[in-house]
Amino acid sequence: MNPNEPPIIDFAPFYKDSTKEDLINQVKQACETFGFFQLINHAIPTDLQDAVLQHSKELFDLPLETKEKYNIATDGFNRGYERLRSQNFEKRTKGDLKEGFYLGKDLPLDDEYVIQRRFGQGPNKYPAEVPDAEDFRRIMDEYHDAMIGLSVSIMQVLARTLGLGDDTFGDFCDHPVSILRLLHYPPQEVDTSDVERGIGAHTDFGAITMLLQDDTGGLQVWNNVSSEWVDVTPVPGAYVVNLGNMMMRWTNNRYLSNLHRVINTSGKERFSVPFFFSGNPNYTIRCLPGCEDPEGAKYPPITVHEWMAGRYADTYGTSEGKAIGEMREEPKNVK
Ligand SMILES: O=C(O)CCC(=O)C(=O)O
Ligand SMILES: [Fe+2]
Repeated sequence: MNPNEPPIIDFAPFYKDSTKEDLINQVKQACETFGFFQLINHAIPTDLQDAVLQHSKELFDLPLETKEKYNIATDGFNRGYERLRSQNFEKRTKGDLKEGFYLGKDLPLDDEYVIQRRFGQGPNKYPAEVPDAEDFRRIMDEYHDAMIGLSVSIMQVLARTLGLGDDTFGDFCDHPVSILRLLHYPPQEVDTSDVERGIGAHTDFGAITMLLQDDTGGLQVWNNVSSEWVDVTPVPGAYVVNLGNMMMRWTNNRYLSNLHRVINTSGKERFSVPFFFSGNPNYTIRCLPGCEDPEGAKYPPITVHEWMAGRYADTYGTSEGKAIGEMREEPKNVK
C-alpha cells in the first residue's frame, strides 16, 4: 500500500478501552491531514455487508425499464434509482459512468418531519422485481440501522478528538438525515477519453460518509501534501470514512472535507455502498467551542436542512439525478 494513502484505523478500542486515547489520536491526525481513513474492527457483520452488496448487484441486474419505475425524480424524497450518467461532477464528459439507488430511513407520510418537508425525510422505494424482494427490504433496513449505530459511535470519537464530551453531537444524531446509496460502476472502455470518471472529483455535504467498497478499486483521494491523487486500496470489510463539509464548518477548517473521485479502469464492474450521515434537519451547525480563530468563526451558523437543501439546489437545481456530493474546483497539478 502506498504510504501516502489514508491510514487504516482499528476501531476495536472503541468497544474495549475506556480511555481510547490511541484511537482518538489516530482519528484526529487523519482528520487534520486527509479527512479520510479506513476503519477496521467496527462491529458491522461481514455477512450483512456481503448481503447488501449481493442485493445491490441483483438490483442493478434488472432491466433498465424496471429500474426506471423507481426513478428518484418521481417524488421529492430523494429515494430510488438514478440512471447511468445522470450525474456529472467535472462536466468534461457526457456524465459519470455509474448508476445508483438511494435508500434512507423508511418514514411514513405522517411522520412529523415528512409533513414538515424536512430535507431527506420520507418513505423508501423498495423494488418488487429483485429475486428476493422481502429479503432485500429486510437487509437494507437492518443495514441502515446498523450504520446509524456506527455513525453515532464515530461522532462520539470525533467529539473526543476535539477535546469535547461524548454527547456533543447528541442532538445532531437524533432523527438524522441518513442515506444509503447503492452504486454500480460499469467497466470503463479501454479506448475511452482520459477524462472519463466513475464519479468526478467532489466533496461530500454531510458530517461523515462511511463507504463499503468491493475489491475492484478505483476510489482515489487528493493528497494535499504530496499533491497527487492516491488510491484508497480496498481492505476487505473496512469502511472508508470521510468527513463531509459540515465537519469543516464545525471545526472552522481545522478538519478537512477532502476531494475524491472514482475511475474504474479495472475492466470489471465495481460496486460500492456509501452511507451519508448528515444529522437532524433542525440542528444548527455552528463553530464548535475551541475551534474559533482570534477573529471568530469563518462560517455563519446554518441548519442542517438549509445547508443540505442549499447544496442540492446550488449543484443540481431541481433536476433529476441528484446526489449527495459537491463539486469543488479541481485542485492544481491534477493529472
Ligand atoms: O463509490 C465510491 O467509492 C465513492 C462514492 C462517492 O464518493 C459518493 O457517492 O459521494
Ligand atoms: Fe463522495
